[in-house]
Amino acid sequence: METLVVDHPLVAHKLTTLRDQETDSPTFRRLTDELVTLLTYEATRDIRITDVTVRTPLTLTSGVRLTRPAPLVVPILRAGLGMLDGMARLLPMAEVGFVGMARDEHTLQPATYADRLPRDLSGRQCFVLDPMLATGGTLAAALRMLVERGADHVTAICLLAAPEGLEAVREKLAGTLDPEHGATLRVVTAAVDERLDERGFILPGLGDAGDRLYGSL
Ligand SMILES: O=P(O)(O)OC[C@H]1O[C@H](OP(=O)(O)OP(=O)(O)O)[C@H](O)[C@@H]1O
Ligand SMILES: O=c1cc[nH]c(=O)[nH]1
Ligand SMILES: [Mg+2]
Repeated sequence: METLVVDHPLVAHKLTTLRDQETDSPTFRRLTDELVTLLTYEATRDIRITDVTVRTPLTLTSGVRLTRPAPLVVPILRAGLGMLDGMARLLPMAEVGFVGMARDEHTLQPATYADRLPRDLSGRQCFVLDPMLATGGTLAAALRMLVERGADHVTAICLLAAPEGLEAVREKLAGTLDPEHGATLRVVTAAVDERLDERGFILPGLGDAGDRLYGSL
């Protein structure tokens, strides 16, 4: 599983403000939206395209269009919803499937409470949106749901990832990562942070992304 850290001063600038505990919720939402658009630009570098011919006002020329079926974007509720508009801005033709998962704060295990995904994902490029890849339990469970339905090319876009979580996702999905027979899985993120704390939070991190976007429940 490849990890791409998007190294760009605008990404670093926006991420720094997201980390700041003084950043209020409206600003946090706006910056998340902007950051996701920048990450999407990199995450879609190998999006499938088809050659086409187009008629300009002067002549015929060759170009490309996104291949059908359209990509599927999957925000993981709740916090992933804060990333949807920033991605849809660049991929307005994408279809959207939803997965709801909440991590138990004691066991750190994810529980799935919503599944609104197409039954058959064969031949479909998928993009999973979740701001935080902490222990990796949530992302691994979501990736497994997609791969079990036939997805063979999945890119996860995260604002932050922990090294332990990246390793855990790699281990949990080891059987599906064989490039000859399995799915291609990638993580695109603005930063890989230092480590997890004893409560499974990313350090230095930005706190609880869902709470900062939508308020504590
Ligand atoms: O890598 P993990 O250890 O599984 O943790 C990451 C998950 O935790 C957060 O969601 P949370 O469970 O807080 O739900 P929320 O989005 O509703 O706040 C975050 O948005 C990820 O989905
Ligand atoms: O640091 C973390 C870990 C899990 N979920 C979050 O929102 N933040
Ligand atoms: Mg949360």
